Amino acid sequence: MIGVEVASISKGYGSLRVLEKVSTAFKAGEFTSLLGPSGSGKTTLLRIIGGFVDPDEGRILFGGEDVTEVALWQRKVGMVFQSYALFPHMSVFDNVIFGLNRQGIRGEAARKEVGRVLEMVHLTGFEQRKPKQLSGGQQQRVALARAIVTKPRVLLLDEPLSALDRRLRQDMQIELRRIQRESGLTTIFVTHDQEEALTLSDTVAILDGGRIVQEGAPLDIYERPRTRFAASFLGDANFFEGSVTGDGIAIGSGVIHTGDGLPSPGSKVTAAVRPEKMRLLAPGENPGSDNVFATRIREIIYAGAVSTFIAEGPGGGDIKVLSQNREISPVSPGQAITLAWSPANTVLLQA
Ligand SMILES: Nc1ncnc2c1ncn2[C@@H]1O[C@H](COP(=O)(O)OP(=O)(O)OP(=O)(O)O)[C@@H](O)[C@H]1O
Repeated sequence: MIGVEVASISKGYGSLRVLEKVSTAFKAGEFTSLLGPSGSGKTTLLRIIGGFVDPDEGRILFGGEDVTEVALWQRKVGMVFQSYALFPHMSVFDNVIFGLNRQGIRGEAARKEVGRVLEMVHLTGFEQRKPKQLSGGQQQRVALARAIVTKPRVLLLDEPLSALDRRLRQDMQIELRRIQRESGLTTIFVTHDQEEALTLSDTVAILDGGRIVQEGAPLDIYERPRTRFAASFLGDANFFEGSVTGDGIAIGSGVIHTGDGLPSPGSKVTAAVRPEKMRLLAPGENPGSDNVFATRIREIIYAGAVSTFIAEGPGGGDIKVLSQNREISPVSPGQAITLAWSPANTVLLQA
């Protein structure tokens, strides 16, 4: 079932094109992230869905109903911003009950609903505190409670965790996901943090230059990026450019293979390999049917649990290999090594 549909939405400011005929569907009850670099149009798309900004063209549908002309306050959206925008002079309880009262829900019914959502966000007992008597994470949970208490048709989150420090942010990611599952709300989350998008989402939509360039389940888009942009924006990637020869890709020093279907011989292609899919072959080790690439170590970046080996790439650039430090590797900078990786992890990109 579709919760929110975006149909051919375009938006510009003067000569600046911000969104170009964006069409997509957000499944009901799912958590979808809009992920993209700064200026890619994420917030603008979110604001258009919420009714805060009018599109130049295109339609917005909630559960099949066209809401493009429906005013902001009648669209029944819940919104949480990066800055919590709580009413500072009002208690937690009053902040949360505010939206219900505005909808004409008062008395015991309203108090019960506030109690229910405060329990959901684990803030029972904090009803009489003022926002400034709460931590950043607690304030953001009040903002969430305020957004969900009115049972909105869609929950819109604009980088709600970005003001929190790293540890609190990770805790809040888990909380946010739990609250979203419990509430069952169709949720659209704007972020430029790829790890956050992968961790939280049922679906990730990658935006670049006002277009959705790829969308899918986190595992699908991480493992099978379609373009160079998607491969390098979501995670890290090594690229091999070459031409198709027989059943492989000639990359100068050899031929590598991919699990994907190849175009006709002679075609120029680019393949991507994630750093953690590569390994350093031990001296004398047989790579079997894996791809191999002989090179030299440039640098080793030790980060405790993992190390990144930076090696010379085919075109003079870098190749990154991410390795778990099960044992401390004996290799050192300057050393000749051979990299190996599976053809199945060699993803052919679109031109
Ligand atoms: N009201 C406005 N008037 C003029 N330009 C705007 C307006 N709102 C947004 N823009 C421009 O539109 C482009 C897209 O902005 P938007 O906020 O949607 O990007 P974003 O992907 O959310 O980026 P960020 O991660 O930096 O918030 C930017 O270049 C921005 O400067």
